[in-house]
Amino acid sequence: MERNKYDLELNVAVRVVHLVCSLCQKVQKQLLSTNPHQVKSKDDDSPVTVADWSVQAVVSWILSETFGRQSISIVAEEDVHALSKPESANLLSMVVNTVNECLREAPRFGLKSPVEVLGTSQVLNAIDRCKSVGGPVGKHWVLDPIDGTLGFVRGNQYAVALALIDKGEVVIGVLGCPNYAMKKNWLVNHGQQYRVMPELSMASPTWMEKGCVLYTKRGSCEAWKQPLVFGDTNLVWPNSAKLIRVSSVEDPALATFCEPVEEANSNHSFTAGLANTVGLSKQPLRVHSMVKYAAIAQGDAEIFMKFARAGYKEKIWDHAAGVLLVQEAGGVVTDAGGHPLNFSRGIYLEGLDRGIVACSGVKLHEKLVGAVYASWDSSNL
Ligand SMILES: Nc1ncnc2c1ncn2[C@@H]1O[C@H](COP(=O)(O)O)[C@@H](OP(=O)(O)O)[C@H]1O
Ligand SMILES: [Mg+2]
Repeated sequence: MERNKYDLELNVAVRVVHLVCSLCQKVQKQLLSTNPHQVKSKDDDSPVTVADWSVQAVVSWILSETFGRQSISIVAEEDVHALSKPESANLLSMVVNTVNECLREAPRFGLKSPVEVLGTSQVLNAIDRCKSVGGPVGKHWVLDPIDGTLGFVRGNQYAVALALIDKGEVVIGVLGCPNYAMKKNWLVNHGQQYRVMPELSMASPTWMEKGCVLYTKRGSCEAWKQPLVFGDTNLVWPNSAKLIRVSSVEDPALATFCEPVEEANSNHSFTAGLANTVGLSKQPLRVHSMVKYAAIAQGDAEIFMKFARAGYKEKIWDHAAGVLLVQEAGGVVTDAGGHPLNFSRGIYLEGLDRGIVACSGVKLHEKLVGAVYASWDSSNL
């Protein structure tokens, strides 16, 4: 790959993820302290909040202004259906306010603000513009505005995930993790304590600092981490960027394995069986969202496994950014049959064999994929 290819796209993507992480932090704080009405249910009963739509609108607006509204293709999780209903008028006006408040801050992040405040229809258009279905041809931005919405509404872990797919391959991955503790002891702190963290971190003692953006470019063999910027500070590149790398732990007894919090999203008893077979002795670390990929990419955990129920189709926005980050930081990600994930076939990871296995190194990965072969037939999946 040419050395500077995708540099502009990566630079804008990192900046916009920083910008919307600050939006998310504000909304999460409000949500926890006051306003349960900001949470809606989608048709599949999963929650969606003012932040999901606002992040999508902001990212869509910035990318469209930077790369051209006519030519850009964005695949993203949210649509305007629920937001456009008459009973959602209050929510819609909150989204419009949140978007404008956030875009006013864009220059602090080196991005352009709109000349005039965006009206309701412009905000709805920005959200609605993200209806691309991806595929093997051309470039597609892939956005999960809030991955792990359940974690977000519970005051816990969530992520903003932005990736660029070019000719079916993920070429850029950016993950904003606003509640990721910057010190290695995040594993101890990952639970409900986040509910009180926003208040306590105002004083910002270093052991409590949290929030980062991870980013990488395909083929660079490098992944980077920047801290979130706080208060009225400007984002000044390279913003204390540090190289991150996967863990070198190869002994299963010392490895930490992550999986979804929700049993509905991944079969915990099947992964417990695999863990037992390969000799993982620590308790699984159950964390919401793509923060699991972030933990592996920066060496805080070694394994992520997800085995959804039969018939569930994984979506590209739930994996694209995280998979590239783990790979470029030195790790291995495949489906449970050991095949690479295919991001070229539309919004779903079509052809995915059973589940996803992400590891910090080849040896752990081989053991786990081998264990899936050995135990699949006796499982009920
Ligand atoms: N039945 C199911 N099985 C597997 N994954 C599911 C699921 N229902 C929803 N998901 C996906 O799992 C994501 C959360 O991941 P995790 O469980 O690892 O925290 C959700 O992302 P959103 O929160 O963006 O909707 C959603 O895309
Ligand atoms: Mg998601």
